[in-house]
Amino acid sequence: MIELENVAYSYGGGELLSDISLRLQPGSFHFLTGPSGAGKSTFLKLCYMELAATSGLVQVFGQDVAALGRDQIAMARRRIGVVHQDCQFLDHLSVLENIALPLTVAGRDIEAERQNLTDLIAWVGLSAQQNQLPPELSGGERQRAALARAVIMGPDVILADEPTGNVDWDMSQRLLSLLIELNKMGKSVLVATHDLNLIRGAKAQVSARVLRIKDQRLQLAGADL
Ligand SMILES: Nc1ncnc2c1ncn2[C@@H]1O[C@H](COP(=O)(O)OP(=O)(O)OP(=O)(O)O)[C@@H](O)[C@H]1O
Repeated sequence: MIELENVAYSYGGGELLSDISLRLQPGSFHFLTGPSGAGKSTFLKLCYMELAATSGLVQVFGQDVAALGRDQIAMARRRIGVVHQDCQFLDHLSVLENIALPLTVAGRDIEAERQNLTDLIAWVGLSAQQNQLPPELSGGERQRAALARAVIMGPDVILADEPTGNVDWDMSQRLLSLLIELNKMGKSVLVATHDLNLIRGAKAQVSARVLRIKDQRLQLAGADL
């Protein structure tokens, strides 16, 4: 689905990521960890085609990203749901309108999708908040809204950047169980997180590979996690 082969990335100085190879298979679950500044968000941006690799090959759904035009990248992105670290809502739109935004951007008729939208909002537990504005939500509610928006288009891959940042333990477990549910539906899930307790808890519930960025490289984390 997403494949990186000997990928390097630099923002202009030295290499931040070197010799990165990874294949995200359908139905896989990965955690990505590593110290602050190691390059986890950058790695997700390479997968989402927001950044182009400095060298190496990035293939998304079998296509070499370097050869794709803007429209082709936009099409491929519809199959990838992203939960951004800072959620990135439009604060003047309601929670429901924010969650529906990818449908609007894709030119889909919201009324025809109303039932799906209602079901999805109930699934993330935000039925009571759907007409509120994003600044009125708690941290956990924002993260759940961001997850709903990430999956509204029915993506094959979900990339989540610190989806449990700034929420308490119970809420992080709730978000995790939503991600596990999506994975059980066959979606490939990649979660970047500092939260080692989240990873430890998840390993009892889902077969997940834990990756770590260390010294610019991607490695499988050891059993110490
Ligand atoms: N647009 C940019 N231009 C230049 N440097 C950048 C840019 N974005 C990120 N960086 C730098 O790249 C490094 C990796 O950033 P990145 O956000 O990928 O790390 P991270 O592992 O996700 O960190 P955190 O866990 O703190 O979110 C950092 O040193 C950061 O300052």
